[in-house]
Amino acid sequence: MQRPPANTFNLEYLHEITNSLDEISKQKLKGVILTSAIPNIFSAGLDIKEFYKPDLQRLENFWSSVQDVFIKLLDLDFATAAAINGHAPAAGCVLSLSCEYRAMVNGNYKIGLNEAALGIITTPWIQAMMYQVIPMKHTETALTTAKLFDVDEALQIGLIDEIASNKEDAINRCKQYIRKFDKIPLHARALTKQRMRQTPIKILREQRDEDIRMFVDVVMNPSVQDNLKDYVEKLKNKKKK
Ligand SMILES: CCCCCCCCCC/C=C/CC(=O)SCCNC(=O)CCNC(=O)[C@H](O)C(C)(C)COP(=O)(O)OP(=O)(O)OC[C@H]1O[C@@H](n2cnc3c(N)ncnc32)[C@H](O)[C@@H]1OP(=O)(O)O
Repeated sequence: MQRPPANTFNLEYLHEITNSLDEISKQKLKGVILTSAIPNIFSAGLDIKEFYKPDLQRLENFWSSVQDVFIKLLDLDFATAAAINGHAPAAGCVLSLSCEYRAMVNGNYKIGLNEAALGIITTPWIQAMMYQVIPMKHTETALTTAKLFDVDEALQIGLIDEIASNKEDAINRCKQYIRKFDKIPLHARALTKQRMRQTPIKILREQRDEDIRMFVDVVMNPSVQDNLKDYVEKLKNKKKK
């Protein structure tokens, strides 16, 4: 990913990712490794500008595109791994959770689902993504407290699989993970993966329109917009301090 300054996902970038996923899914690949070309930031999540004082039609398209990317990513036949070379809050974390394996570079980085801090709630399919990786009890506490884990905590809780010393090491560990499937028939691997991951996909496929309505309702709530205003200000003012 290379969308400076923070690899945030806006509508256009989501379309680009969808096109790339369509393209790679036609190829006979062994696996895909997601990483960032931006030092210290894997992805800062969804672009807050998309849901602060949004245009309603664009907001609906935006969330529908988030859903598309997510479904496509989870549906990929081949192995997916994330070399997390920096912060991975919110959608950055969801992106890594949609992979089968996560290696995170050691450093002063945070990963987790902090949506509640913005006044946004995590939708059921995102919650399911998290509790398929870490235990339900930890998921509940992490989501309700908007907890961002440091690298050691993330390993301890199972949110990441390994700690890497740098980006190259993280990518190598991802490659080693992908090589594990060299002798496994592709269709058996793919079907097993899809069945293991059917809960979040099923929830989303059955509730796509309702999910969009819920996201739009939450985002357009005046108190959520107030929260977002403060959050955007805080991000802007960080540099001035
Ligand atoms: C393809 C993905 C699809 C998969 C499915 C996803 C489904 C996900 C749904 C779940 C819902 C998620 C909701 C969200 O994602 S809301 C966004 C939440 N993100 C955050 O709260 C992170 C906010 N950012 C930070 O905390 C920090 O930026 C950082 C990541 C810790 C990095 O800190 P650092 O000091 O290195 O950098 P800066 O803070 O100075 O940031 C650099 C510039 O980037 C701008 N920025 C950062 N984050 C965002 C953002 N989320 N949206 C818009 N802009 C952002 C920041 O303002 C700086 O801009 P500037 O240089 O112009 O000042």
